[in-house]
Amino acid sequence: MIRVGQGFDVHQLVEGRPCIIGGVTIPYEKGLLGHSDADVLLHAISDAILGALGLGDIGKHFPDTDAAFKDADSLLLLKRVWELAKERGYKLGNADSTIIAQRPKMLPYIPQMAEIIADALEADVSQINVKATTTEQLGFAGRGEGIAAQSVVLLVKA
Ligand SMILES: Nc1ccn([C@@H]2O[C@H](COP(=O)(O)O)[C@@H](O)[C@H]2O)c(=O)n1
Ligand SMILES: C[C@@]1(CO)OP(=O)(O)OP(=O)(O)OC[C@H]1O
Repeated sequence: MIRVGQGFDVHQLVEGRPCIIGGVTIPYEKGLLGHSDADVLLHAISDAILGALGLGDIGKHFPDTDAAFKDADSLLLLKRVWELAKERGYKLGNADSTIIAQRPKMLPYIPQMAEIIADALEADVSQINVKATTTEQLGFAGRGEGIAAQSVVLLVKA
């Protein structure tokens, strides 16, 4: 059995917050605002896995009204989502994601992101692909007001 899921997330860029994307803290003058650490890429991947499982989204599992998730490490949330997949007998086929950001430059950090994501999903790094694109200065991402991420995940049950 195979199941596919997709995820999409957006967080606002503000001063005074760390810029954590794909589990990597990227040196930048602004960071992402959220109830948790606002790791937009890990949220998109979490939502893609939950979508493939037919289990809703991360807001349902980890409500932003719950103080337990204030400043939560999104890597821990992703690992909890992955437990739900494992409990149902799934392994990762592959995960492909795109970060949509005018700045900062993601390319230097992508290998580290892929290692972190592969570790969380108990997969080989070859099963994880992370890309980045600007929006050619168009829209909220292009104006540097926020960063988006989208992800597609394939789950496989033997
Ligand atoms: N925040 C970003 C955006 C893009 N990249 C890399 O640059 C390439 C060109 O981007 P375009 O939007 O002009 O197509 C893109 O393919 C990425 O490799 C990046 O590192 N960080
Ligand atoms: C992750 C959660 C939970 O702390 O909060 P945020 O960091 O605000 O992220 P969002 O992508 O809006 O969705 C899910 C939330 O419930």
